[in-house]
Amino acid sequence: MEFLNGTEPVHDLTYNDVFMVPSRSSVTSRLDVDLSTSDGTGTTLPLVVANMTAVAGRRMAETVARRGGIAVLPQDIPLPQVRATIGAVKDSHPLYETPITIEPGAPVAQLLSVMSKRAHQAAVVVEDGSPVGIVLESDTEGVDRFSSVRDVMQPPRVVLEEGVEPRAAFDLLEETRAGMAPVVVAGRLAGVLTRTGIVRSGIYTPALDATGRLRVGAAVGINGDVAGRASELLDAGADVLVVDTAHGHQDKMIDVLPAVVRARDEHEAATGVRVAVAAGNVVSRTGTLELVEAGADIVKVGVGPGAMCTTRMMTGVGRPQFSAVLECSDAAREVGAHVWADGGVKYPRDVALALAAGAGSVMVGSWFAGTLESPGDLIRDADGRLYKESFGMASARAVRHRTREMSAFDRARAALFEEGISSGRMFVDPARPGVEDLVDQIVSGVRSAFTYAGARTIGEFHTRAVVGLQGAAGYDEGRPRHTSW
Ligand SMILES: NC(=O)C1=CN([C@@H]2O[C@H](COP(=O)(O)OP(=O)(O)OC[C@H]3O[C@@H](n4cnc5c(N)ncnc54)[C@H](OP(=O)(O)O)[C@@H]3O)[C@@H](O)[C@H]2O)C=CC1
Ligand SMILES: Nc1nc2c(ncn2[C@@H]2O[C@H](COP(=O)(O)O)[C@@H](O)[C@H]2O)c(=O)[nH]1
Ligand SMILES: [K+]
Repeated sequence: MEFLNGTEPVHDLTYNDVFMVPSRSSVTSRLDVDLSTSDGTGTTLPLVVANMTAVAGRRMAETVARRGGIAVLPQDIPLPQVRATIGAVKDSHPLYETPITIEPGAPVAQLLSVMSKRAHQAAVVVEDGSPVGIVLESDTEGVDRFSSVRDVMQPPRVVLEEGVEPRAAFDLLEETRAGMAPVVVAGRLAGVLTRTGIVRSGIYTPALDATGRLRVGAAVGINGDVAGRASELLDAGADVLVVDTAHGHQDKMIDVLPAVVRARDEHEAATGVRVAVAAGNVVSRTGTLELVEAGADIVKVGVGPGAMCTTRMMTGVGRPQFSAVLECSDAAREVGAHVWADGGVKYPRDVALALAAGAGSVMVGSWFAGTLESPGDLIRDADGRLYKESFGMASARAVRHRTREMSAFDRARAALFEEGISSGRMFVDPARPGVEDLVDQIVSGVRSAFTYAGARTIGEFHTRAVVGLQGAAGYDEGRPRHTSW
């Protein structure tokens, strides 16, 4: 990346402080851009879902991996639950969406409680493993909640066989005006396909492990038996390990990281599978180099930009994220490592700018909390807008949860240090309720940014991006105006 006309910034920069100028391009189509990463995570999109309890659960992990990204399960989740979640992600179909299923005899009330969990917002009625009906959200309107699903379901208009040619499946759905179709293997339900899902499967490549199953990562903190938990996570099938703490450039991190790397190496020796280790968070060149020296393959960068994060207001500590990513990526590149730009991403442009600054991937938290696939419940506010709650991993709420096994005294002491908000509202965009809708938006923005820079790959984008500096008026000029002024 170079600054426009050789400008030297005199202060550190946020994403809003910068813009990119187009360069002559030989990339003639946005579809010629390849967004695969080279950080060892096996992702085909540079998107990582942040290890936050309100964001990264089973549905999020599976849905994002199917399109080429990866989610990191939070460190606060008990191991048996992490195992179950990784297992569920690995068991889900790499191509077909996981349906909401219900038995014909179940009450409609039960169906309504799960209907909003998936973006296709329809359920497959299953009897003895086979799809016998479909219920759309509209079928349940005005229906007695105690009536049974059997009374509201319709027979599936189309049932597809596994391996069906995508274009043929699309045409069948189009002809029959079916919103979605169950896909079966020997008559048993394997997943569902929607028209949008079919189009997506032609554009995206799932992030798959060596055995063809969807990838998912898991995080570990720096306290307790860190190497032990890391081994358990590897054993459970985690495809990337994230050693995560607020202040990543501290002795405890430098002490535990080599033990995690040893656990990873032992796992590699036993299985032949090498799992990348990410560690953070830092925002300086030295922090980056020292984490890489301690064994990190990937350094997670960002202190204070997160939407749920109050660190900068509480402590004055942090660093504007564009500059942090730029400096840390330069340092990481010198030693053959990679950076994840973590936090503060609110628009597709921020992802593009993080990649321009040199990030290998970009971590997104709160923005994805406001989707149907995040773990929280859908809530309606007084104006009828749907939202989900998000909260910071250093908020009182998360600390209470993380310290649940400590003594009352230690819990009270831990509760003093609060650096995150406990109840953010992330509104679900009615036009883009699913995380895949946001991924579509991000990826189309990023592909377009690459062609403006004349880059076909993330590596080329790092080299070719030309970045200029702007003030608040420059940023404001770029915003759309939805009403007259
Ligand atoms: N990217 C960011 O800006 C931030 C991210 N977070 C996220 O919150 C989650 C919880 O992280 P964390 O609070 O580190 O909790 P952890 O449970 O991981 O523990 C942090 C450890 O580091 C010690 N420590 C020393 N200095 C600090 C410091 N300034 N802030 C926090 N801990 C410190 C703590 O000791 P002691 O408690 O005795 O001080 C404790 O042993 C993580 O997911 C993290 O990524 C949190 C804050 C900032
Ligand atoms: N200072 C804090 N930072 C936090 C907290 N919880 C999460 N985080 C960081 O934010 C990113 C995600 O950023 P977002 O803007 O996409 O939401 C996450 O990966 C953490 O690094 C917190 O409580 N305090
Ligand atoms: K913030």
